[in-house]
Amino acid sequence: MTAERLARFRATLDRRQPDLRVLLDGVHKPHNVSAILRTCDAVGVYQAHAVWPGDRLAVHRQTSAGAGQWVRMRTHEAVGPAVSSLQGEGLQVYAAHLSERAVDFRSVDYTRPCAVLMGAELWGVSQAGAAAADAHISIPMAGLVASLNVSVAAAVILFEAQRQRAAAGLYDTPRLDPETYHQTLFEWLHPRLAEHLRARGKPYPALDGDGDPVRG
Ligand SMILES: C[S@@+](CC[C@H](N)C(=O)[O-])C[C@H]1O[C@@H](n2cnc3c(N)ncnc32)[C@H](O)[C@@H]1O
Repeated sequence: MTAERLARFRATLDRRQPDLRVLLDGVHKPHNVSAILRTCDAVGVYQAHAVWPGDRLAVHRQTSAGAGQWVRMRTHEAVGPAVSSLQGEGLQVYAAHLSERAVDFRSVDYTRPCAVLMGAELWGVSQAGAAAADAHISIPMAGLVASLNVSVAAAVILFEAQRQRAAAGLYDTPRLDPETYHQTLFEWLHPRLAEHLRARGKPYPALDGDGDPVRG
């Protein structure tokens, strides 16, 4: 284990934002999902969500530069229950949706616990997603093309969230609870051992100062 690798993992986890999420409403192209996860990693999103019934969501390795590994992804069968579950955790859900009720994306407060709902490439945010969201936000468009690529729109919005959160000091102290922090650090440092222990229902041991598991 190199000290540098451990320090980088710790510095990353120190800035993860458990209450800034992304919810993908039927976004299905692997290169878009991957590009969004890469932005999530850069902004410090700890967990992303995707409405994706059935199979595992495909992530495009080259576009994500491995970000799929560092951002937790939870899939949901339908958008309604996904939005309700986020709201149940106390998050505001902002749908990136060019509707009549949409407000400028810079006018909402991303320092509150919140999730940004992104719509599918062809048909946008679903009716159920739009109805369930707490607010609609839009990025002003002054050209001839009606909308941005979904991964570009996600990046624009998430970096506004990052700007507001940095100004509010939300990156200055670790925000993950200690158990989640330890579990994630353990999985990043020792992915195979973590998988082995999970499969046997065993807890992860403590880590020593070098990031090595403490033998019990
Ligand atoms: C290519 S757009 C979908 C366009 C689709 N034809 C529609 O009517 O919504 C894919 C997603 O990117 C996001 N998006 C793209 N441009 C946006 C903008 N200017 N403001 C807010 N969200 C945008 C939205 O979440 C949208 O559902």
